[in-house]
Amino acid sequence: MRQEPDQIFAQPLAQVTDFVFNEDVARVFPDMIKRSVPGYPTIVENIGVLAARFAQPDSVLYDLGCSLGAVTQALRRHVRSEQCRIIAVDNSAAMVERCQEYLLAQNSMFQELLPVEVIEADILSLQFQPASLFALNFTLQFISPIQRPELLTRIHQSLLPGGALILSEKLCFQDPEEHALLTELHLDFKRANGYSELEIAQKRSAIENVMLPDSLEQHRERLLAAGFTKVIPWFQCLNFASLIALP
Ligand SMILES: C[S@@+](CC[C@H](N)C(=O)[O-])C[C@H]1O[C@@H](n2cnc3c(N)ncnc32)[C@H](O)[C@@H]1O
Ligand SMILES: O=C(O)C(=O)C[C@]1(C(=O)O)C=C[C@@H](O)C=C1
Repeated sequence: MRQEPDQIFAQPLAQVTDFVFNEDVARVFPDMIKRSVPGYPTIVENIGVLAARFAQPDSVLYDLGCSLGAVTQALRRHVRSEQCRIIAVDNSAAMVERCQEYLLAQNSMFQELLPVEVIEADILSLQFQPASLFALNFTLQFISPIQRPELLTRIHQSLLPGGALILSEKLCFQDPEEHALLTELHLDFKRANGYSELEIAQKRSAIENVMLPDSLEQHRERLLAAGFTKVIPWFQCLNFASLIALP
């Protein structure tokens, strides 16, 4: 697959419209997410490692909001349980099409990989099968806040005993000083990865209405209200974190 650098916000735009996961974004997504999310490669690889502990033989593993299937590929590298299969879901046609191409490329390089079904669907209206693992890797933040509790409740109801939800998100912080510092340090991370002030500012305008982060406390409370019994943060880099939620 040809990987292109993210230059989506590099030129001044007459009007910055809301961010969408369209063909232009799908084309540059590996570069965009690596340069925007501190710790992204570590999170993705270790979701595979964590999943290997929770995956159960003869069960489904869900990658919800799979984009190009980075998590799905990590699951296939690490999960060794017999008869598992992965269902990767995204509602962006451009992402799903490219995800399938990436997985075909992975198929051609390795043997005995877990089978994957890639579905173009809205995770808010998809019926879940009983599953030993759900991954929401930077997806929940794009779901409207009022719809988040019901989605998490449905995920909890579909989780097999001994399974887990792995939830990665950008965070906001209740303490204003902590929030300001980690936000500034995230901008420094973007600058260090070659994004200009214009790119940073235009991207911020594009995502501010469509990506609404919660605090760690909000995540914990909502997950417990959805029926999860334990919420265990396993990774944080600046204002990005990943949690394990146990049923
Ligand atoms: C930041 S990306 C996720 C990155 C990906 N999980 C990874 O690890 O590389 C968010 C993805 O969620 C998808 N998405 C957002 N809302 C969705 C919904 N309601 N149903 C399905 N997919 C959704 C978007 O199309 C996008 O591809
Ligand atoms: O917070 C930001 O500035 C981001 O760019 C974050 C983020 C994300 O967390 O998903 C937003 C959109 C892109 O998918 C890549 C990264």
